[in-house]
Amino acid sequence: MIALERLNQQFADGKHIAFVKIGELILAKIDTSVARAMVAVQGAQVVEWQPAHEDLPVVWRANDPLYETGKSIRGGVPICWPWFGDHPTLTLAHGFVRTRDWQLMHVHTAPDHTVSLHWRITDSPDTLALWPHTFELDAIMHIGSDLRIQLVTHNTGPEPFSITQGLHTYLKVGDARSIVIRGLEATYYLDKLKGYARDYQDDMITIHGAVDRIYFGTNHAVEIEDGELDRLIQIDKEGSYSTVVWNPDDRVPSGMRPEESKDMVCVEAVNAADDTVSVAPDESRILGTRISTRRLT
Ligand SMILES: O=P(O)(O)OC[C@H]1O[C@H](O)[C@H](O)[C@@H](O)[C@@H]1O
Repeated sequence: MIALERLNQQFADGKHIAFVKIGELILAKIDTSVARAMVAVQGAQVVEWQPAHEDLPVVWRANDPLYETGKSIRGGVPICWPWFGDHPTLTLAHGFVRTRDWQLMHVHTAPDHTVSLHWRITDSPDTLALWPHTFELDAIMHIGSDLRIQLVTHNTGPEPFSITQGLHTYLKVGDARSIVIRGLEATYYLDKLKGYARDYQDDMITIHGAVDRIYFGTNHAVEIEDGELDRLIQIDKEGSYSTVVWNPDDRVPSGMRPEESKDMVCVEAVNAADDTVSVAPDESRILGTRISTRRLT
């Protein structure tokens, strides 16, 4: 309880920002005239985001997720770092920062009511045992009528290091099988479901079963056209030359029921596979995403 009281004393404003405990985890609860959101201290993970101009959430999360210490919450925007996907030897997918507590450095409310949260995690004996580099990793998120997240990697050590990483954005759609994903056509991808076979995407993406792909040469915006909810979700990216599209269909991972894959899709700003990022000593590198929506009609 001490951590919860301390966060409330330091950052809650009695109106729009409060800290609550759900299950084993502490979350920041943001409720302003422009958006509602929940962000877990563990992983600095946005778990919910709904701008005021939308009737339904834009960020998807499982209906009844587990809020457990050391386990990533199913949904939201898990931060995958310093590797994206499986590790060659450790059974620790998507790195180690999504299951560790981050420190909240600063909270700011702008005149337009956008709330900015600045989170930080640094190396510890525990992380050095998994990945032998010192670092400072900042997540800066702006929660308003759009959602912007920047992940800033700073190399505090004497040697360069390489990372892969991802802002693993789960998005809510009316029906995954009726959406159209634009912006990734005419690119090559690796198909994880076919042993990472390389293939070419000639047209817009539609979903007819499980999809798990990494698209390369894609640093531009991607759009999800969702006729059922009459909305378009735009995903802008910064510092990301690869994009993951994932819908597990009935091959759902832990924390998700098969029927729950029907109204979600992940379109993720990542640096994955060959799209690695080298960070020289004292250098900083940014991975960013911006999620915004508008009506289709
Ligand atoms: O179950 P998780 O470790 O959270 O990973 C969930 C999913 O993340 C990404 O989208 C990967 O491309 C998928 O292969 C993976 O299944």
